[in-house]
Amino acid sequence: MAFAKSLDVARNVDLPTPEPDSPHGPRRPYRFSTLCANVENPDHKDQYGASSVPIYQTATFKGVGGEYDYSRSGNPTRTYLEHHIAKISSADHAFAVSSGMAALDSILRLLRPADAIIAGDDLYGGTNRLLSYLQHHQGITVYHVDTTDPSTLTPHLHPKNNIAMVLLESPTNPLLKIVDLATIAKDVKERCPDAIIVVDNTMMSPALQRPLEHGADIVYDSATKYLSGHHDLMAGVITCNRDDIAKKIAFTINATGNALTPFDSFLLLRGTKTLALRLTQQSQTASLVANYLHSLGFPTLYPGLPDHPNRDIHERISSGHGAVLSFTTGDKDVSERIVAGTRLWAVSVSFGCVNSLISMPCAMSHASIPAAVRAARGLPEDLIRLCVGIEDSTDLLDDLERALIDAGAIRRTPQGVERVRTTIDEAVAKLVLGNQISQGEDVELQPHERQWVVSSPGKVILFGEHAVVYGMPALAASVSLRCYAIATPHLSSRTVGVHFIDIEAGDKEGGFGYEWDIDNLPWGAVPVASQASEVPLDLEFLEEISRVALPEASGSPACQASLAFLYLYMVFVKELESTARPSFTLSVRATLPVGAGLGSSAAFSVCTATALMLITGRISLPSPSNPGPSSSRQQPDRLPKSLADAVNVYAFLSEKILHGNPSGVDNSVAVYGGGLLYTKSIPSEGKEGGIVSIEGFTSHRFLLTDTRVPRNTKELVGSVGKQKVEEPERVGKVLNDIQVVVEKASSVLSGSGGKESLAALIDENHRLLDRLRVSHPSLEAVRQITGADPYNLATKLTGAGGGGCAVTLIPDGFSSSKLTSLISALESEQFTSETFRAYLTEVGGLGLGILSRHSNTSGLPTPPTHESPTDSNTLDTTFASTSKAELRGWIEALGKWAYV
Ligand SMILES: Nc1ncnc2c1ncn2[C@@H]1O[C@H](COP(=O)(O)OP(=O)(O)O)[C@@H](O)[C@H]1O
Ligand SMILES: C[C@@](O)(CCOP(=O)(O)O)CC(=O)O
Repeated sequence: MAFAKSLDVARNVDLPTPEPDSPHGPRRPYRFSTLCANVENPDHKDQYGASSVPIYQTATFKGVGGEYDYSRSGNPTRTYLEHHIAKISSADHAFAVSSGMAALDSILRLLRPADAIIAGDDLYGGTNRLLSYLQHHQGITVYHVDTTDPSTLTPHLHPKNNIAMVLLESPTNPLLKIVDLATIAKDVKERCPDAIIVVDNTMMSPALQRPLEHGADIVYDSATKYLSGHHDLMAGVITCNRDDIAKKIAFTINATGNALTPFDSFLLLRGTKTLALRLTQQSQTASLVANYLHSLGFPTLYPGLPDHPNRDIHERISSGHGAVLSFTTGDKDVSERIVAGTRLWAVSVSFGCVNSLISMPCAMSHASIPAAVRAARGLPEDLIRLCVGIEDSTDLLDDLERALIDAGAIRRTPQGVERVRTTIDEAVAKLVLGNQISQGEDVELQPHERQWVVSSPGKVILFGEHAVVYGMPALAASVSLRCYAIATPHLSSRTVGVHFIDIEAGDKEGGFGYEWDIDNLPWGAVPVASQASEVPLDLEFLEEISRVALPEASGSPACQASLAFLYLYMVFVKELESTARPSFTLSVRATLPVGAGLGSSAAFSVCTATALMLITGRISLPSPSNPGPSSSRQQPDRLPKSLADAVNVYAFLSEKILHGNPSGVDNSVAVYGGGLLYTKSIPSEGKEGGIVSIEGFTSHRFLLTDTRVPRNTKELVGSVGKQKVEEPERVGKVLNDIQVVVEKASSVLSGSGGKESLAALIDENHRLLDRLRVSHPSLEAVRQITGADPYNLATKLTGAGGGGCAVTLIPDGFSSSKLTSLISALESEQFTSETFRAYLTEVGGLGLGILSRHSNTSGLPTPPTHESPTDSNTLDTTFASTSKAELRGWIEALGKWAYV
């Protein structure tokens, strides 16, 4: 009756000491291998005392109200297994399901729409695929970060981000990167206490790592691997200590019907009995193999090697180094020959089996990813993964050595064997242990595989807004406030997305993010390409995008900007094969106030058009200038006029989407920078336009006051158009008078005579705009404050009016103390819940800019190292989290910029 006796006392966590205690002192708790070998369950007795748990191969159970009724909901063989898994995992609850992915699926069903999840950037491909699905179909946001650095999670751990789950894996596969599960769990619990920490423990199994002991809330394993150990079944297990979570998971498993079958439960239970034995042997041999390869000089990734990155962390959270290792040879052909040359090591996917396996991730599991992208992700082409089994270690080493010799990777010498060093330096450069490939200078990336960083200035119209729409000249200059964008390629998904960080979606803070399946966009409606210097806007196509891609389009700023983005993207890539259409996310930020009359839409349009044209290869950077003597190194590289002209055509098209009937002055300033006299061409009226550069602006100081009163350029331009139709004479006269003001100001500023004072012209221009009914009480308030004693300054609205910004000329000699007091007077005024905000801006600065050399490399930034669409790499994450005040400094310091 020993069996029944131990049943009485067995607990979930440990197989307890049999009673009574030995008279010589209490027994110590059983060790792991003992726990594995003994399958007990206090709550279930076998009627015949069977030593091996029977397979209850039945779908139904007779009777009503019994413990079991239907095997989907519960089956005795599975109950035994679950109890056993809980015991060896130090868990209160365990569940067995049909595969590792089924386990993750059951866990992810804890999420609700609008929740967010943080995951690693080097996850198992199947995990990525499922997360990507949730992102596109269930409204879940996924942030991918480099989990090997716990600080990369911090910017996301903010209550406003709705972080509901953090998904970790350590070591990663096949690069064996170590993640500090304990530190991350602690950080997450401090900052987002409700977030659930989930760990995929497949690489280690409970034999070597029990993450519930390090702060994880849920752990899952693909039991197909070490837990079963024989590659004869598929299964997944989930363990946790929290009753609330266990209840929900039990519900999901029953509701979805993915519980493990009785027969597979039996096989898995049988496999787990030898788990400790197998892993001990497998890890020992893995260590021998890793040391053998390492000693020959092959760059080798194995947490047990002394120089493995974060080895100390791994040793803190686990009790062994595992049985998977990877190494490179420096030559893909050599690696292929090695893999083909082994006999004992079978070429196969998966791991954890009693038999040893060998594979080349780049030729097998990751073959679908372009070579250059794989390299940039730190997956060297010549990487070989070894999954060590239980065979005799001498046989395994012998087989490997023979394959290495036959492949030409090593040769025999009188002393033994030595590595054939062909391209060792290259190999070392390619593989940075545990990290990414060194910034990939030898990797020729295609434009759509690169990360592009661009920027463009806002503008201030000094004279001539609104009139410029009807073919009169306007005087405008760039301002130092800018829009910035980063286009980050997706490595394996078929989506394109936007992340507008500084504009809000409805009342949801934290920006607007959206992704579209490339294949679901309305490709049939894309208009035929236009070669004209001004591309017409196809309203039907615009409507079709809106209908298909933004069905809930509210006309919000974010929806409008998304429309402009998609319109340009589709026009640019329509001609490409559908699989060649680039997949990426465009993240946008602005130090410019949006919708305040300083041309944020134009700066956005220029950034978007430039990024898209770079990605699609429509424009390219000129070859970098030679560093040359140190003085010339300080100068930014210049972008050619042909590039600027090409961008301006499509920036204007985007402006038409955002703006309705733009004159083109805003996007021209945002492209060319400086100060200019701009005239729109109106072919139907035979009016030829043009852009003349004016330097005079730069010597003046201007104060911009944002009244924070929201307004809409499209509506304001439309309202002037309406007045012009209804009252052609009155409006025609005002527009002509504006033209006269502009001409006078132009001759003053270009130094070609003109006696008028700029201040008087500013006042005059404002009065004329007021007659077009585009002023606003908030703008009149700015005029009143700036025009009163002791300031006596001239101010006019700038841009479309109706709120937004006013511009004040600050004459030479205006004291800084007066300026300070003026700014504080303005900033204590308010029309909305927000007070006015004043910016003393430099005008006439640089136009469109493209980051041409990253400071870490001689080339452009490399693409991210992750697979998923909205995943951000470090650059993207910092871009999103840097404060507005620091954004300009941070982004300009990224490397060398080229400007128009
Ligand atoms: N940083 C940005 N991110 C996304 N969209 C932007 C950004 N800046 C401007 N936009 C787009 O431009 C519109 C503002 O255009 P508009 O009303 O003309 O204002 P502005 O006078 O600043 O150009 C926004 O509603 C949005 O659609
Ligand atoms: C009113 C107008 O002259 C300028 C509009 O500038 P903003 O969108 O308000 O920055 C219209 C235009 O030129 O397109």
